[in-house]
Amino acid sequence: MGLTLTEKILSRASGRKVSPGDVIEANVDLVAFHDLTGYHVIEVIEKVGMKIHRVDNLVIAFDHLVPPPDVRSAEIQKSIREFVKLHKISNFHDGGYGILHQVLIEKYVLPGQFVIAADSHTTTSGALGAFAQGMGASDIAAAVLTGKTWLVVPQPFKIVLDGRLREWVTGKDVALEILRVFKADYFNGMSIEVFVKNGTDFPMDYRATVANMGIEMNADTLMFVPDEETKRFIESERGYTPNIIQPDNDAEYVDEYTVELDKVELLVAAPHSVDNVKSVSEVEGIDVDYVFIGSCTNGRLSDLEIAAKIMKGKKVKTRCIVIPASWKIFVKAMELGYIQTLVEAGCIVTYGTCGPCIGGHFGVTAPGETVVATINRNFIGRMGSPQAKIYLSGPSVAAATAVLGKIAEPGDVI
Ligand SMILES: CC(C)[C@H](C(=O)O)[C@@H](O)C(=O)O
Ligand code: SF4
Repeated sequence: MGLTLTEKILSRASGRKVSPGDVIEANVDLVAFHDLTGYHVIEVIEKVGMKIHRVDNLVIAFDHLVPPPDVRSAEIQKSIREFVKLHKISNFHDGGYGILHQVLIEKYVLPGQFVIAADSHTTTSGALGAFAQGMGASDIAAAVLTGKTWLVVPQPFKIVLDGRLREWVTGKDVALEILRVFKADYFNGMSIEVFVKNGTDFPMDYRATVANMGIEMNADTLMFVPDEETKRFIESERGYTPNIIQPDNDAEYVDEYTVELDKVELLVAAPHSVDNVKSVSEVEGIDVDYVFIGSCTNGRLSDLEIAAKIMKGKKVKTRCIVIPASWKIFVKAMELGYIQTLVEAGCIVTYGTCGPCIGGHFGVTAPGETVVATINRNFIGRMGSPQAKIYLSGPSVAAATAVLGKIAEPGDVI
């Protein structure tokens, strides 16, 4: 019997052949944290007092508290900077460089790696075919000190993406479609391996969105089987061609499901849960106060391109904040004129912060407000007030909504 991608990666990382259900100890290829959880990671490291196992596979990026909204946040960042200096950590990205998950896929992660980070959306790196799992701060501290962690090998589930998406429908709609069908807790204890039938029909930006939302499906990880698109992305971002690893043809999965891409509609997750999925036509016309386009879910170049296409020559009727997920994306979007279009349409544009996604700062919601956001979570209080209502959508619905002031489809605007 052949091996799944999950089994291949975890067998290599643990140095023995593993099977689903095994409790294993494995060597991590990359370990990462950000400012908010980093504070706790460092606290544990300092308490234990051991030396860092390897600085070259440790990545730190500031994103949650960027720019620091209060003295406590500034202090947290200051203490992490001192830690970085003390341990001579070179893979450190201070505020403004990008959201950790975006930085990881732009610069560090490779297909087949075992990656852990102190943030639940670490699954984003599964876009490149890495087994990437979020863990708590103490587990991450232990991995920083020993180079190892432990985990239960998840049950592998196969999802096939077949066909081609309709106009304006993107990776976010595919993630929501999977949540519509399976609901938010189905994949508990599983790893999802996604096979794209025709790789070019499902580009890396879309893969990153779906992998990002793997944790919202409650999967341990969600990986796209590496293919030509994976190679293309790494070549264009980093200038070299990676080796890719794929599951065997006769690998066994607990189950399998095919998403017919041409049947996927424009979807939203209505308040207050990610699996309360509705087609946009069911909620069209609801008045909206505020639109947020950004985050590690949908702050990529293709998201900004779609928003700019829809907003070109128009003015937004809602408040609208746009946050590209990294400096690199911001610069590309500037060169391509997207930032100018969005600013002229009346959006506030900044970069490199989680900001409103977690209701921390930079655009929190007031009681009674209705929000459309391209983020991954809409539970009560996520973006500020517990009395706000959050609809999750892809970039085209968010942009059309900002222009019309009510939930809309791109076709209503263009
Ligand atoms: C703050 C952090 C622990 C959290 C996570 O792990 O996901 C955050 O990034 C989020 O999106 O809710
Ligand atoms: S952008 Fe949002 S989902 Fe992503 S890491 Fe930041 S807070 Fe979490």
